[in-house]
Order: sequence, then C-alpha cells, then structure tokens
Amino acid sequence: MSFSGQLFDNAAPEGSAERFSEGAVLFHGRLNEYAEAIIEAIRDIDREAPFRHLVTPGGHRMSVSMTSCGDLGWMTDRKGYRYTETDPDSDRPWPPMPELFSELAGEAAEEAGFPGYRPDACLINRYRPGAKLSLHQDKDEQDYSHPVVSFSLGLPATFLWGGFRRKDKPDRLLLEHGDVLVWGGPDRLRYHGILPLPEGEHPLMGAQRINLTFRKAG
Ligand SMILES: O=C(O)CCC(=O)C(=O)O
Ligand SMILES: [Fe+2]
Repeated sequence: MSFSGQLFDNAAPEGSAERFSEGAVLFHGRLNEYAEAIIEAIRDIDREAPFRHLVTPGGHRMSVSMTSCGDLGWMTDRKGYRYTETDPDSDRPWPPMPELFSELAGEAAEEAGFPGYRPDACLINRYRPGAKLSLHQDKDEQDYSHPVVSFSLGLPATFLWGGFRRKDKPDRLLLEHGDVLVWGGPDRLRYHGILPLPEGEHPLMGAQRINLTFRKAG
C-alpha cells in the first residue's frame, strides 16, 4: 500500500473492511442499518448530559462539542484531561452506555483482532462545519492493550492517521456515515485528528458529523 496521502479511494463498497495498518481496520458502512437507533440513543443522552464545548488545559475552547455515556466520561478543563464517573455539569453519573453501542463496538473490535473488548467509556463528539480536532494521542486510559473503536455518523470527515510523533506527516482517510474504525495493538498510540468539517447537509443528521469513540479507560 502506498502511503502518500489518501489511503483509500472513496468508493469502497459498503460492508467491506480494510486493514490499513497492522492494528487498524476500517469497516465501511458497518452501522448503516443501526444509524437511526444510534441517533435516537444519542438524543436521549444529550437530554441527560448535554453536548458542551470543553476547555483544554491551555485555555482553548474546543470547536467540537462533547458528551459521554458509560461508567466513565472523558473531559477536560483548566486542570487537565481526565475521566470522571459523573458529569461535572450536573454531578450525576454519565448516562449508561446503550447495549447496542457496546455490542457493535465489541463485534468490530473482535473482527479486527481484539476479542473480549468491553468498553467502559464512550465519548460522543459533535462536529458542525468548521469544527476540527487537532493531532493528538488517546492516552488518558490506564491500559493501552485495549483498542479504540470509533463510529462515524452524518457528514463525511477527513481523518488524519499520523505516526508516533506529532511531527510525523499524517495520511488521510475519509470517514463516512456508518463507518467503524478500530485501532489498537501496535497502532494504539498513533497520533490522529480530524480536519475542519466541510459544509454539507446529511439526509439523517443535517449539517453535522457525530463521532462515538469507545475506550476501555479504567
Ligand atoms: O472524530 C473522530 O473521528 C476522532 C475523535 C477522536 O480522536 C477522539 O475523540 O479522541
Ligand atoms: Fe482521539
């Protein structure tokens, strides 16, 4: 496989899976038949724990808005990045992770070579046009032997697949509605990010992209 920019052409058939690195698999359109149920569940979570724009330790307000479900929720404020058992906005536990979410995440992880995956945290990221996520590593979890599983819904986005140093030039992957991406093992600490979301209108979701990122955090 050549690593000179775009990793795949955009016309990958629904249901196909591509292992583009030793520990990373992209499942195209894997969520399509569940999309409406997932969106409904996100609506319920948003009612209990509304999306909010968090502030980084450096004082930067994130363009992505976030909420969480599961035993642990990821958050950031001036004090740092961390997982909490409760939503700091309400002091109540994060909404429970719907079984549908953990089942779909577990199945994809297993097919990617990570059997027995039981995520305890699901971070939900909402991108409006222009929102982005800078290159970063997911490393607030205790044990990196568990993969990260990510669901994409709504508008397509360009995912940056970097190396193990921030300065390594990332490749690009298009993440579309219904896609599931799994990365773990030797790829678990790759730098990654999302380019600013282009304008658009998705038939189910309107002008937004929602990403669910599952992790075994505790
Ligand atoms: O939106 C995405 O696809 C990536 C999200 C991500 O990297 C994260 O939440 O840590
Ligand atoms: Fe991440």
